[in-house]
Amino acid sequence: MKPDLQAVMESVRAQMPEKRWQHTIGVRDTAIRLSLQYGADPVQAEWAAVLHDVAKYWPVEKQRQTLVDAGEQEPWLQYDKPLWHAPAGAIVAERQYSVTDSMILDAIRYHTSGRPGMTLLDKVVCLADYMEPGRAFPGVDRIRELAERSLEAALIAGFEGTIGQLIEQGAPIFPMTVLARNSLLEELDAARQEKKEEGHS
Ligand SMILES: Nc1ncnc2c1ncn2[C@@H]1O[C@H](COP(=O)(O)OP(=O)(O)O)[C@@H](O)[C@H]1O
Repeated sequence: MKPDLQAVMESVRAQMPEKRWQHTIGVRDTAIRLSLQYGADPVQAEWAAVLHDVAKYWPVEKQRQTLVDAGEQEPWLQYDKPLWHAPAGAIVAERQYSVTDSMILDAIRYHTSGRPGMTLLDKVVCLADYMEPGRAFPGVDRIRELAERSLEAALIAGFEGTIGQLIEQGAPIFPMTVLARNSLLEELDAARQEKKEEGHS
């Protein structure tokens, strides 16, 4: 049966404090706006945004068990706990909320870490999570400014902020975020090169 968004929203809201639900609404609105700006599907963006933090306030042991039971291949569990809710959210979106669209499931799965070769939908959801109106960390205004003209440049700034913070804390870095940044740098470079060649032709 096709899942009903209103029912899913009520269920997700019941699993988190009101403040995190307001963050979720901010991510949804921002993801829809970025989708319209950059040509992603706003319906997919809305679904991914509504579900992206569904597992965030689950007990850590439930998050861990969800990943173990699903036979996760990626080594999330070797890294810090704040990363686990993202793949756990994708698993519950599929199993409990009957989301079958792999684009939506991947956007949920990689919304915190990013990944190399991010899809347009991955980028929109991940960036919306960084810059929704409720976010107030140092550097967020620069990310919002960059997002006016480049999803990739804005995400690079977001990942660099996260990586810098982890380095300052002496915390391990889940390497997928580093690979995500490298991959976005390559994309920007290729786009610049293409523009240059167009200019010459
Ligand atoms: N590559 C990474 N390696 C380790 N921890 C990371 C990495 N990327 C993000 N994190 C952790 O995840 C946290 C992100 O949490 P937060 O933004 O609150 O979650 P959400 O993305 O669900 O809103 C960061 O503060 C950091 O502690």
